[in-house]
Amino acid sequence: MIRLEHIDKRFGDHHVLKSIDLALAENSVTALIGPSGSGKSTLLRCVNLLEVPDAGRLVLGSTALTLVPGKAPARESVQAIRRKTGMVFQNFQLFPHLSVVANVMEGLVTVQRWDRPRARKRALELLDRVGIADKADAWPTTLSGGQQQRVAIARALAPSPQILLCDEPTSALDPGLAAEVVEVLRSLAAEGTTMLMATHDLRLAATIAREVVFLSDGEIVESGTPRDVFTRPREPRTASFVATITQGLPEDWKRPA
Ligand SMILES: Nc1ncnc2c1ncn2[C@@H]1O[C@H](COP(=O)(O)OP(=O)(O)OP(=O)(O)O)[C@@H](O)[C@H]1O
Repeated sequence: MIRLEHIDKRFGDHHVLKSIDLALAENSVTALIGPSGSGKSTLLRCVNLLEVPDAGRLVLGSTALTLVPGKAPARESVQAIRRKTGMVFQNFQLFPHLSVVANVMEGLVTVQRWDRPRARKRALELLDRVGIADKADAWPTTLSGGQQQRVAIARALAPSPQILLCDEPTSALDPGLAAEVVEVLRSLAAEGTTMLMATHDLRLAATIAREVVFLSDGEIVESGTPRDVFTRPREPRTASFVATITQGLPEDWKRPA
């Protein structure tokens, strides 16, 4: 069970997340959509505590953490939450001084204290899983963006997280390379990987998400299946947002003009 309860976050006077409540279906994908600046990245970063919410409660399986205003969470609680999450960033964020396989092994060796042969075996399995085992000993900078993002996905999955957080995983890629990454994410979704994904790519959301959550100005305006949110939005704010970005949706999903 993964739940966010009353998650609140301000940056100075800017109230970026306003009491967000979200229950994530396990073994399925939830896509966060919304205008630029609506708080999607901040919400993802609150789940793994890259940003510490000012208040609210996070529940990731057996680990629950209540955030108390003005009080930093205990280090052990932060580590417990982080161990249950993996994150994929828009710009891959691979370690440039490490080979591809060493990037995937890094967390297993330094955080989980696995011995190197065991970590390498796991890393090679994951590189194979994302279709890039032949690049194991290459340097990240010699890879295409799509290949780098696949390495980043393998790295995020290495510690077997309960949830994969994806922050605009395809938006730095041109369409051909984005399609490679979509395919990997689609097959992970089909295998039951639980994901929370911020994306401007409605086609990606429509392809792999079971639920779409529309965020506007730090609030959840509405949520539902991709088809419902994209073709039958209930709220005017959702309707006007969706109308601006229907490109990429299946033809029969587009709202009549
Ligand atoms: N570390 C920070 N310090 C101050 N303000 C921040 C910080 N991080 C985000 N913000 C602000 O919080 C708001 C929400 O940002 P966020 O990146 O979460 O939005 P988003 O919906 O992901 O946007 P985009 O679609 O453009 O990525 C924005 O106004 C942003 O400028």
